[in-house]
Amino acid sequence: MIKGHPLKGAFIDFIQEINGSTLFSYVEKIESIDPIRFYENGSELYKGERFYFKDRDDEMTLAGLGSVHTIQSAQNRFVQVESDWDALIKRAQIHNPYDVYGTGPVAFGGFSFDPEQEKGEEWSRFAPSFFYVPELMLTVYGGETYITVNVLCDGVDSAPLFDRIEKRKKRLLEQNDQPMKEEAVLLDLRGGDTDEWKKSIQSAIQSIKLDDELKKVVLARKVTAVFDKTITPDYVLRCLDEGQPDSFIFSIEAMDSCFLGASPERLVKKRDRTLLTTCLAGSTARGASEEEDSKLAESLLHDEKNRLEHDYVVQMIRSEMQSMCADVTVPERPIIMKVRDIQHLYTPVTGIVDQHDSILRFAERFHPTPALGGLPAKTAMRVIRELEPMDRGFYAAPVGWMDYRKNGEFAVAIRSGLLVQNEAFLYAGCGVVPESNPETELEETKMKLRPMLRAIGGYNE
Ligand SMILES: C=C(O[C@H]1C=CC=C(C(=O)O)[C@@H]1O)C(=O)O
Ligand SMILES: [Mg+2]
Repeated sequence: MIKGHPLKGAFIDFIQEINGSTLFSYVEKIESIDPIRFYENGSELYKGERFYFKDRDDEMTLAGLGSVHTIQSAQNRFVQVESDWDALIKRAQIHNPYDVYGTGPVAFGGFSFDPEQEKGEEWSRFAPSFFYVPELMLTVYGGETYITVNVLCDGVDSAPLFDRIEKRKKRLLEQNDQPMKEEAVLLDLRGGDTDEWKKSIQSAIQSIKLDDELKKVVLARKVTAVFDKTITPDYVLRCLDEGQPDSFIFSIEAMDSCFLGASPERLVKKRDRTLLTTCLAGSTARGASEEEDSKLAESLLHDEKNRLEHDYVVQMIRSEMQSMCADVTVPERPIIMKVRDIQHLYTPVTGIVDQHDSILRFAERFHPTPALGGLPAKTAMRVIRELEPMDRGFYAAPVGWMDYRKNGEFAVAIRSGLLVQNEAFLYAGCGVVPESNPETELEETKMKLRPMLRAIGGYNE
């Protein structure tokens, strides 16, 4: 006699029949719970296996705990990830009575910026492509909350798994207060050698001037923060979430490391036949008053250097979109996107695609856009490898999720940082064109570092 959960019978039948490890997944609508609270509740049980993703329109939030399946690959990574994910989904049994975006089995993860770059020690936990399928995932969409439970079973012995996970689920959904942990204290900020960095901007300008084909290169720098003890991601994530309401908020843990950030930039979103992407490049400061803010926005819209920086992105995105989609819409002129610390030139782009095409196919074609790599991408990547003395890791690369219906969303992981034990590595870059001025570009990276600096306690404003 099978008692308890209504799906337990289906589960028992399922494990009798399977051959090899297979996914059993089900979705339930639940009472609302703060997704960050859910993330925090998993801090002991699922440490090093958690993720969080909130889109910039505040349409949906995902919080994932645990990992029942990992996908990693170095060669031909987008295609490999897709075929691994397809193979898992093809054999899976999925009970999802809700037709809601972002519910059901999801693989969450991302790609490194440049798999050919020599790996930095700090990125050792992150493979060039790194995805996992959570055991439990909360989805908040349209004011409703759902939980997806994923059980990976390999036969009859898996029977107790179901009850075990159900028990954990109940515990993790309780809204009890987490005991406050003593936060790590920031001891030192090492800004990288900014003179060296300005010289590399000058070198990039030279390379562009000497090469007829090369139009733009994006160069980044790294700031290292040192703390008195291991820094926990929970607090940093909460600060980002509360402090940057108009950005994508993401976090992905890998053992003792956590990569997180507050990015204004969407790489790609696919929902059935609709594809959305973004051209985001060209920047200016926020004003102290509303009047000053509008003046800055107005001059950004008419600034030749920034318009050029932006237009290279539009050119590339337009041509990729036109080769892959129908009904491509690219506005003629950029508009302004304002986030807390900076404003940008912004051109949203849409198109219609085949529903059965994977989001990864589009992510692969767009990455790296000239907002993060340069134009043309190949030459720009070579210049970045020559001039940047660091591994970008997942910075400036796609991070996000894909579901079992080929939908999903990837942000470009900028305004981001990597937490490893008692250190944090923060990244910021900027688009270099011949009209760039190294001093101005340095100031621009300072604005771009603020969201992460503030969240780790290194900037008070
Ligand atoms: C490379 C970054 O930003 C890109 C996105 C928006 C504006 C940019 C710019 O104006 O240079 C950059 O292309 C970063 O934040 O590290
Ligand atoms: Mg710029």
